[in-house]
Parts: sequence; C-alpha cells; structure tokens
Amino acid sequence: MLVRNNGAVTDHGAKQGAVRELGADGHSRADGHSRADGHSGADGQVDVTDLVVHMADVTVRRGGNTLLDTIGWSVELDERWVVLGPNGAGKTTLLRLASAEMHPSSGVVHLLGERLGTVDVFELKPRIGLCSSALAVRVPPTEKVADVVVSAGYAVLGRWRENYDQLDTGRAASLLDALGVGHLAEREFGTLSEGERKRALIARALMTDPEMLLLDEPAAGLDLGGREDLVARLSGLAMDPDAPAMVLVTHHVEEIPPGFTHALLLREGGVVAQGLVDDVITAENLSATFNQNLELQRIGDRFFARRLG
Ligand SMILES: Nc1ncnc2c1ncn2[C@@H]1O[C@H](COP(=O)(O)OP(=O)(O)OP(=O)(O)O)[C@@H](O)[C@H]1O
Repeated sequence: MLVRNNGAVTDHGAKQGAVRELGADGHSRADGHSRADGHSGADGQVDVTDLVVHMADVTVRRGGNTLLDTIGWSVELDERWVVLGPNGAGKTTLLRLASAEMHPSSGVVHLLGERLGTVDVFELKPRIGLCSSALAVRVPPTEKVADVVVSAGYAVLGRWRENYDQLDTGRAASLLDALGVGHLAEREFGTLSEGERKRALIARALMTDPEMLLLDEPAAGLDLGGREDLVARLSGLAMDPDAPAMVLVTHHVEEIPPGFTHALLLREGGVVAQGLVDDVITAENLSATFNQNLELQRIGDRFFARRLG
C-alpha cells in the first residue's frame, strides 16, 4: 500500500501486542495506571502534542438535541480505531469534529496537537484525509477519476486550472492502483459503481499523505464481494506501519478490518465502551450498544453478530 511515513516514529507492532488495562472509562492504558484519559503525565497534565485526536468533556448540541454528551477520547498516531453504534448514535458527529468540520458546543478538541477554535482549519484539513458519503455526492459526476484524486492536493473538488506536477499525478495513479481502481483513472466519476467510487475516494483521502485517515461507513452500499474486497484493503492499510492513524465508522462488526487495534462504542451520544478491540468487541458491550440481545462470533480475525432468539 502506498503511504509515506510522516517522519514520525511508530511502534505499531509493539503497541498491538501490548497488554493494556482498561480504566474506569474503558480507555486502554499503556502503563496499567488508571488515568482520566490515558494520556496525562505524573503532573496530571495531558500532553496532546503526540496525540492525533484528543477530546475532553466534548458535548455537541443542535436544535435542542444532545448529539454527543461529555465525550473523552484519544487517538495515538499508530492506532486504528473503529467507531460502532446504531443509527443516530453520534458517529458522524464525532467524525465531523475529528475532521475539523465542526466545533463542540462545550469541551476541548485537539487535532494533530492543535486546539480547535485556535487553529486555522484550512491549514489543519490537508493533514486529515476524509472519505464520506457527504463528500461523494459533492464530486461532479463528469470529473475524471484521476482528477478527483489529484485535486485533493488543493483541497478542491473538481479540477479547474490548478497545475499539478508529475509527482502529484504519479502519486494519484499509484494510489488508485493500490486500491485496485487504477484502470478507471480516465473514467468519469459518475460512471463508477458504488464500490469503485469508495475506493477512488479513499485514494483521494490518502493523496495529501495525511496524518489521520477518517472513513465514514466506507462499506455502506457495497455487495458482499465489494465489502470483502474493501475490508481486505483496509486491513492491509491498517497493518502498514507507515499508514496514518485511522478512524473507521461502521454499523457492522463484520466490517471491522483485521489490524484495527481499538474500538469505541457509541449509543445516544454517549460512550458505552472504548479500548482495545479484543476487550471492547464483546457480546455484552454490543448488546448494550444496540439494545438487543446479541450473540458474537469470532472466526479467525473477523467478527460476526446476530440477535439471539
Ligand atoms: N443539526 C441538527 N439538529 C438537530 N439534531 C441533529 C442535527 N444533526 C444531527 N442531529 C441528530 O443527532 C443524532 C446523531 O447524528 P449522527 O449523524 O451523528 O448519527 P450517526 O451515528 O452517524 O447516525 P447514522 O448511523 O444514522 O448515520 C441524530 O439523532 C440526528 O438526528
């Protein structure tokens, strides 16, 4: 998979193998100590500079509704998170905060070490790759697939008169190849199937060599083969130590790609559980999240769930 390292030192493999203790809030602890957010030092101060995302007491209210309620969540550079929850749980709202698309009503959000509200989001956004259906519908249908990818460098949708050098166009082509849609580079975006669009948009999200990749329901609308292909590609990306931190939103445990290290379960704007995938993805936690009596199966490195009775 074609991703460049950002120069940061990662210990992905080591971190995945580490045993972490879950704290009172369900967040994993690298050192076994119970701390408010898992990232504060001995003096109680949170060092946000080495965190990709840090949210403290974050609440989002809109039109009399509480979309997110006092959320505490941190993502490190070498972590790959899956965010699971039923319709309306607040997953997209969480991702909109993490992509600097919105600000919290209260609480503090740091992204890539910068505090939302005090940083120019136009400088921040190119450092964050985002793939969502909201973005997909904004792509002009007649746009050439290669241009959909390369234009991410200018944070525009729809190529106009920008000049791209060979390095840019070469990187766009390599990313499309890596996602299995290189042969579609000259096609109009509007002629692609749902699965092909998803893969082209992931290539676009990776174009700027982001420090964080956010994927909002990338497998939605895909058939079984398309889903399995995407899960395998995301798994490859997750296991690449040079890949950015990743956050994947989904409704289905079947869509958790092997290699994803952490999970956050949301229900009605609140956190049900968060921490290492193996600790969090349990029948008990899923039943509480989806308000159903669920049975969970693990086959190899994949999860499958169904209702009991
Ligand atoms: N501007 C708004 N005003 C009032 N309520 C809103 C607003 N935007 C979102 N909501 C509500 O907030 C809740 C959370 O929305 P959000 O899109 O984050 O959920 P989600 O978990 O992504 O849902 P889904 O899985 O259906 O995409 C929903 O009940 C939604 O109706």
